[in-house]
Amino acid sequence: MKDTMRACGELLALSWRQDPRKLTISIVLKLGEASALPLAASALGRLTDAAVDGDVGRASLAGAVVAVLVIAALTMGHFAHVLYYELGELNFLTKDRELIDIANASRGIEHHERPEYADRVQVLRQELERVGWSSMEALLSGLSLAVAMLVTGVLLARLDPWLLLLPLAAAAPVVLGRKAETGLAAGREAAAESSRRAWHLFSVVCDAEPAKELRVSGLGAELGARHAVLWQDASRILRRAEVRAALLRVCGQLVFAAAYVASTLVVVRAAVSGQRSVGDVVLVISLAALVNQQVTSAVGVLQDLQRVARTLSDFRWMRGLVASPPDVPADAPVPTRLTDGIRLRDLAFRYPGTDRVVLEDVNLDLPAGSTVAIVGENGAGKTTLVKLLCRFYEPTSGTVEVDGVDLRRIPVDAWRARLSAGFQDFARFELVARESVGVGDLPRADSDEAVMAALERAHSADIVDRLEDGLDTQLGITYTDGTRLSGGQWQKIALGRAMMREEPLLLVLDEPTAALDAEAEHLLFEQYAANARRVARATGAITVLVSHRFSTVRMADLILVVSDGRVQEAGDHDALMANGQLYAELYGMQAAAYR
Ligand SMILES: Nc1ncnc2c1ncn2[C@@H]1O[C@H](COP(=O)(O)OP(=O)(O)OP(=O)(O)O)[C@@H](O)[C@H]1O
Repeated sequence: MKDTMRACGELLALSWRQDPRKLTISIVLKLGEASALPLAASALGRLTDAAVDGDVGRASLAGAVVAVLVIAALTMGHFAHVLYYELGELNFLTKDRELIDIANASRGIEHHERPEYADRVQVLRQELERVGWSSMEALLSGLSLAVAMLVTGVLLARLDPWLLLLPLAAAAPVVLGRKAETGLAAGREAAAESSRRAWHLFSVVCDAEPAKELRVSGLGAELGARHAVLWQDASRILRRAEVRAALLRVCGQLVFAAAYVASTLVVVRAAVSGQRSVGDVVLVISLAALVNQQVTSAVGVLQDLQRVARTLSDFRWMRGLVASPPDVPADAPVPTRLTDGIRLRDLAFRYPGTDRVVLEDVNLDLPAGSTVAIVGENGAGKTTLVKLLCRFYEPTSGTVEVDGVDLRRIPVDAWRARLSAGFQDFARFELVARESVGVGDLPRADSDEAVMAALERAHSADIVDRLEDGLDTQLGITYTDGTRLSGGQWQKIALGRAMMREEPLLLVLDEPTAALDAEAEHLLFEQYAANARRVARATGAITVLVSHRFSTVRMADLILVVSDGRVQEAGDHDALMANGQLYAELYGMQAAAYR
């Protein structure tokens, strides 16, 4: 209940910030709507008594009051709806934006890769719309129901205090309804993983990108079958929760129904013995029907508010998760240029929430101005090393030092502003070509000159000639007039983006050239290395490149061979060949394959 009250307060405050005038008018209209029906029931009682007494004047007046109150009850809610609908949509927009901010607010990317975060985001995305106008409806209906129940209670108590047991019996469906909703929420959470995995399979089967592989491998039917199993799992869990919830709700309603029948009998008996008027009987029958309606609405409204409360508390959970305070104060400036370089000391790493040590015992010097290549088998830990350098994760133990300063002491945004990076799982920003490249350096995102220079450095300028409207071409098929790019063309755009910053301290290329042929990759890296040397002269920048192509790797000043989470060998090509160990073996195998 505390969470629900808190959610109501949060919604009211949010709506007040959007538009206090609209909120106030909506509340007044809803309260008017809420009190109108019980008051109309009272006027109806008086009308009946006047009619029985044959008093035309009193009956006409009571009739007019009934008419006005019924009209108010039927219309005021609609006027209120127009206002709170808008408020609700604004609230939804604000929360939607907040979710985007939360998703981007963390220092690293661990929250994107953690399953429990993915599950909550899945539920939150489905539930987010509840924060819109329907939550405002629930909130204002809750307020107006409270007032309506109060007015109804006073009218009942004036007739017979025992009749107050009627609204009290309403507690049963409310309590059991809450229990039902808690069970449903637990069911939704339990089903979240299966439905998330089912959604993933659904998009694999339906998206354009995997279509070719699916056709060739004939995997479509198998994925379809797995998708069905996962949905069945999720549906079974949800069905069980729904049945349990329905039983609880029925029990609650039965308790109330018994109280309803009893209270009607009490007043009818009093009327038969002459203690009550006919108007009182009409009043009680009208009020009892009203109480029943109020209770049913209250249960529904409470359930809606509980769901809103859960959504808002998920927001808080996520905000807390991404905003955990740094372990070390960020009190050191990012250097303007590197003089010593980057040093990794006794570094070990385990992905949060997992037990497997992915990197251990890593002690490395990456000298300022050098080009470093990382090689190793799949899953050896190359990308993980790069993620630590970009500070997407903090080391589990040990440190990364930049010119002797612990990287954690440098404000993360300042460090990222001095990085340039291209990744194997690069993003495909469906913007116009200029922006899709330019966002690699936001302040210069609209500059044709900067974008073309970056594409030149990425050996990718030819892509612009092939685009119908040059840099103004809309990329991607989300837009009807968008251009569909090939995998290699998207990669060129991503490489251009990675080259946008002119004076980074760290340039990272983590296999962003997998879609290019070996010759194109070689040419790219020659050009890239030339640029890296130019940048290195200006800023002492370090270039880190992950590649499986040894013809490219051999150009590096320092080659790191990662295997089983450790840096097994380090040195330049000649030294490692002379060593005659893993590097020499892998190089020999690849060279033989090309002969
Ligand atoms: N977010 C994550 N959570 C848990 N484990 C992860 C995560 N990302 C990677 N791993 C695991 O860490 C290990 C190293 O992964 P990493 O991506 O660093 O390998 P890699 O050397 O770059 O491989 P490849 O050459 O295939 O890209 C792998 O066993 C992988 O399963």
